[in-house]
Amino acid sequence: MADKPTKGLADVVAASTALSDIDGKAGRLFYRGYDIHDLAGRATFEETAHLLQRGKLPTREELDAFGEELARGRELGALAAANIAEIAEKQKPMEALRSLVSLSAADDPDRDSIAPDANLRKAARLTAQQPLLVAGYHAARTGGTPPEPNPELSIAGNFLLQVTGREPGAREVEIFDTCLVLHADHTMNASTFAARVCAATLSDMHSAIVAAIGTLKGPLHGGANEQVMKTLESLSPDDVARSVREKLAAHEKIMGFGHRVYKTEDPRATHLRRMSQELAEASGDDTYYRMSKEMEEVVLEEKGLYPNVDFYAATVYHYLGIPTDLFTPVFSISRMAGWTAHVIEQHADNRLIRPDSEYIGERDQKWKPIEER
Ligand SMILES: CC(=O)SCCNC(=O)CCNC(=O)[C@H](O)C(C)(C)COP(=O)(O)OP(=O)(O)OC[C@H]1O[C@@H](n2cnc3c(N)ncnc32)[C@H](O)[C@@H]1OP(=O)(O)O
Ligand SMILES: O=C([O-])CC(=O)C(=O)O
Repeated sequence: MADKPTKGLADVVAASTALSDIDGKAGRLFYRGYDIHDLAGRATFEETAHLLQRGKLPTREELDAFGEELARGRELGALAAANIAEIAEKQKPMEALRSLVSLSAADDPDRDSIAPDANLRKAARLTAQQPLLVAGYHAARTGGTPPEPNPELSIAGNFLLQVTGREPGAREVEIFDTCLVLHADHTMNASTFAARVCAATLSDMHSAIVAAIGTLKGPLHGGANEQVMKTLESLSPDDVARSVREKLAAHEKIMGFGHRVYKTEDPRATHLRRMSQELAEASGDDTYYRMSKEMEEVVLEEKGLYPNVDFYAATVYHYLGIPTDLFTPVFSISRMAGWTAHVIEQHADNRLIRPDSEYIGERDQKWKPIEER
């Protein structure tokens, strides 16, 4: 008979990875040994994707070559392009991305291979395509096409350009780029685990990413950032503390708080809080930032819970002019770097992921023909 399961697999070590590492007690996060505090605001998202997918921070030459590869990958596959308008009409953003990534596989020249070189090329193409899919979806639902990407701009800059329709300021690009870096990887989080389970059957990278997108979508994971903004919008600025206490007393979860691994401040939240404050002050209306600070104080006091990565990301994206229902799609743009790196890692040293279960159903049931049931 199997042992008792650990609910939610808490504290179960499900894989070995050289990609990221967390010290939940100290509130530290590392990508391939680099402290997130050293990367945030210094490494670009492109450098971070190279670090995760290709194993090292790139030299200038390697970064230029990687940038060219990303630029070549920045196009929608024919099947995705042909269907994006109808998908935008019928599906919500994360559902649409799940469909569009699946359709993109049809036009990927490496779709039938999981060989290491094919996986590297697909990882770069998926990373380049994801912002285009989100911006293309957003434009399609408003009846247009996004502005042409500017070859001088980074992934972060082009995404802001394509979604807001205006040339972003240099500091806005820096801040958004830092957001992408902060969200790029996070050990065995639910969506990454889903991707690895899929990849471990020797299925292909696009299938694993579709599994990851479906998993990120839920409000207990990536979907929380959209819910944070909706909570802020639903509260009266003068009544935050009372409303939050009331929700907690009613055993409601406050989105953007709590974490399976961090038992102290999430190091990513430190950067996001700072950037939220900066953008709030620059906008001339810091209401949502002040409300967030008040929520943070109340939830810590009442429940001992800290904000997670989704909490201040919400106001940062809001101040950057990103529509609220694109917050979780933005998370997917960033996490694509990590998901694809995990698929590469899983395929490189694979064993089927197939845990056991504890049977809790009926036993010794006697068969009855349908007329007698
Ligand atoms: C990118 C990311 O995925 S970050 C996480 C994003 N998700 C959210 O922000 C959703 C809100 N947070 C949560 O639901 C949880 O804290 C999770 C899912 C992140 C972690 O879940 P778990 O480790 O399974 O903790 P679990 O949900 O069992 O919570 C433990 C206790 O803390 C409480 N709790 C946890 N988070 C919250 C919260 N945000 N608000 C209120 N209470 C909470 C639970 O109600 C539970 O209380 P109980 O023991 O009295 O029943
Ligand atoms: O690690 C987790 O469980 C969730 C998380 O913070 C992330 O995916 O970034």
